[in-house]
Amino acid sequence: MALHSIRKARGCWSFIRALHKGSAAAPAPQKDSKKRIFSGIQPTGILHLGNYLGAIENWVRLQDEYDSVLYSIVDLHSITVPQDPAVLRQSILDMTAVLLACGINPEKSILFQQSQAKTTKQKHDGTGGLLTYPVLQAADILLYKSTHVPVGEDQVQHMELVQDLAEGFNKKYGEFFPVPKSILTSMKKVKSLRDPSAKMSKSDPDKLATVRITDSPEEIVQKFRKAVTDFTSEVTYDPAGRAGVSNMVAVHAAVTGLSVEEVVRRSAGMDTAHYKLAVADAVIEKFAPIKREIEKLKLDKDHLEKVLQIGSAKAKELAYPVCQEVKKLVGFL
Ligand SMILES: Nc1ncnc2c1ncn2[C@@H]1O[C@H](COP(=O)(O)OC(=O)[C@@H](N)Cc2c[nH]c3ccccc23)[C@@H](O)[C@H]1O
Repeated sequence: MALHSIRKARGCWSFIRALHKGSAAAPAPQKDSKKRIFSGIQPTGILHLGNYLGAIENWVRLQDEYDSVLYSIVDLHSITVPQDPAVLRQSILDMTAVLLACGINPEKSILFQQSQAKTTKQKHDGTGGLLTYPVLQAADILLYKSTHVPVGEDQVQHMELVQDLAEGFNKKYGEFFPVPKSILTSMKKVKSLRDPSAKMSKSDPDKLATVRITDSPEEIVQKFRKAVTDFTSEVTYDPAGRAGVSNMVAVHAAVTGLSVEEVVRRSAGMDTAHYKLAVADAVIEKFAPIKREIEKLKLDKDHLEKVLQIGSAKAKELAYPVCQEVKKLVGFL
């Protein structure tokens, strides 16, 4: 493996990053108190580069921009396929550790386990809905009268259903639910490293397609080295014509905090074989502190359980009055 070119690239990209970030502290953002952010992630499988760049990094940023923010580990959604109970239980705690290590801060957002924040009564009211994945997702979002939902592109169809359901309810019972909007980023669809026409996915049978947050540096280098590109050796950004290389450029820009143009400009003269190593190195560097934090957090199971308990209690408290108001509007109360 070209360790030495990795080191060289690491020095170069660290320098670029330092230049880009500057040293002055950013002013504290003004929070928007009328809006409510909600999003969710399944606990099964290991968080990958697509989840991280398409959603989680955005979740972390939004904690500072909004007053009311909820993030749910959607265990109810994960049982649409068979799950071993002991493995599922562990996956929920592992995902908690991963989200905290990525920067989700329980002081700024409510991090909770979906199944623990649904009240017993609600389960009876929603029997039909709970059986249908997109309807359950709509219930998640509307239960908190959420206004904005940060997600990747694959969730947009589900969001359209949520919007239809909110509008339908409002038409029948009067303006009640805000019609929630998706928040997408430029990384809304991180592509598979083996098939740049497909999204990177937890369940891809080709292990080289998906870069997981817990992969070793050697695994990350191997995956980028084997990434499907094309026969042109130059590094350019042309998502329609050169999907593979462009996906790497976009990932590179996202993990270094540079613009796509700047990444391309700085890669002039590098062929794609070497460029793959530079991107791998930037990803390794981005994930390294998160990986260390995950390992630390996983040792403290009590802390992880407590975070979820506190979060679930807070989420329940927000859901209860909405649920009561819906019942009144519908005529149950
Ligand atoms: N290759 C990719 N590129 C960019 N973004 C991606 C990529 N792969 C995944 N994502 C995003 O990661 C988040 C979590 O994915 P899940 O599959 O667990 O996400 C899911 O399975 C949801 N149905 C969970 C859910 C349940 N209830 C909700 C309410 C609001 C929002 C989300 C939910 C998502 O934002 C997803 O879009």
